Amino acid sequence: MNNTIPRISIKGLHKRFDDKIILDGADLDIMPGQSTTVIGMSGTGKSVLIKCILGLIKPDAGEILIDGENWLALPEHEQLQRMQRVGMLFQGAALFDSLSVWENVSFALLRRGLSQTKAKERAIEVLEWVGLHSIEDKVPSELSGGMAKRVGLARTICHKPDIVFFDEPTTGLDPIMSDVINKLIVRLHKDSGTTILSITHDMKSAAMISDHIALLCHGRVHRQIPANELDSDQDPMLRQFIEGKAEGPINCSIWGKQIEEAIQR
Ligand SMILES: Nc1ncnc2c1ncn2[C@@H]1O[C@H](COP(=O)(O)OP(=O)(O)OP(=O)(O)O)[C@@H](O)[C@H]1O
Repeated sequence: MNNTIPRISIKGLHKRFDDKIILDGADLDIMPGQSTTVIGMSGTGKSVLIKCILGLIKPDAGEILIDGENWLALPEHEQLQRMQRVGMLFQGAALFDSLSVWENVSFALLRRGLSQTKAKERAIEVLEWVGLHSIEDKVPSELSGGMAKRVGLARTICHKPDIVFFDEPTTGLDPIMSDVINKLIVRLHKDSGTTILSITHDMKSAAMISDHIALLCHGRVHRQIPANELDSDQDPMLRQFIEGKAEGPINCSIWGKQIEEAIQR
């Protein structure tokens, strides 16, 4: 594979819902083996961005290239084949209640026709990787939030994807469990060189799991920097977001009103 071609390249992505512009020409390149986290205010379109890449939302304009290839322009069976390279951990883990833990974890492998015995063996192996032992025959309702998140992570990586998306991987978890999840993501990245695109508000998590940070603001990637420059970068929008200030160049509106104006009333 040519390492000068981005693994994921987003060019001029536009998406609006009715008259609400969400993405307004977003560009983002992620090189093979990079772990990039997209940060940005609530409602700026971080999830929409990931859903566009996954083909769950159709952008109005723009291109999404994976290794230089526009997957979404391929015939459906080729798209499905390419998607086998991808893993996705949704915010709420999104486990199937009616399936056992191991069936959830090896869902993609079972769908590809792997035998039940081999799929269960692989599920147990990955569950152990995330620190969960002897829970393969349980059902999701028997799991705590932290366990469910780790089962979700096991499912995300069970089929050995080389591109993984994390949507708010630590949301709803206590600080210790957040640290466990962050460390597992770091281990995944280091051990397997997986290309990772995460979205989060959790700056501690972003600094820990990524080597690059991209700030999505006003429909575009306003700034993309190495994660180790987060503290020193002086971009006013980035500083405002990191320091969590309502006042500043980021146009923070609540129901169409500027936050400052809304607070003063
Ligand atoms: N299918 C949809 N139909 C209409 N509007 C949508 C749809 N999906 C997302 N939106 C709108 O797009 C905007 C961006 O949503 P998105 O979920 O991407 O934000 P986000 O940056 O991920 O926010 P958060 O950090 O709170 O999860 C929101 O205003 C949302 O209501």
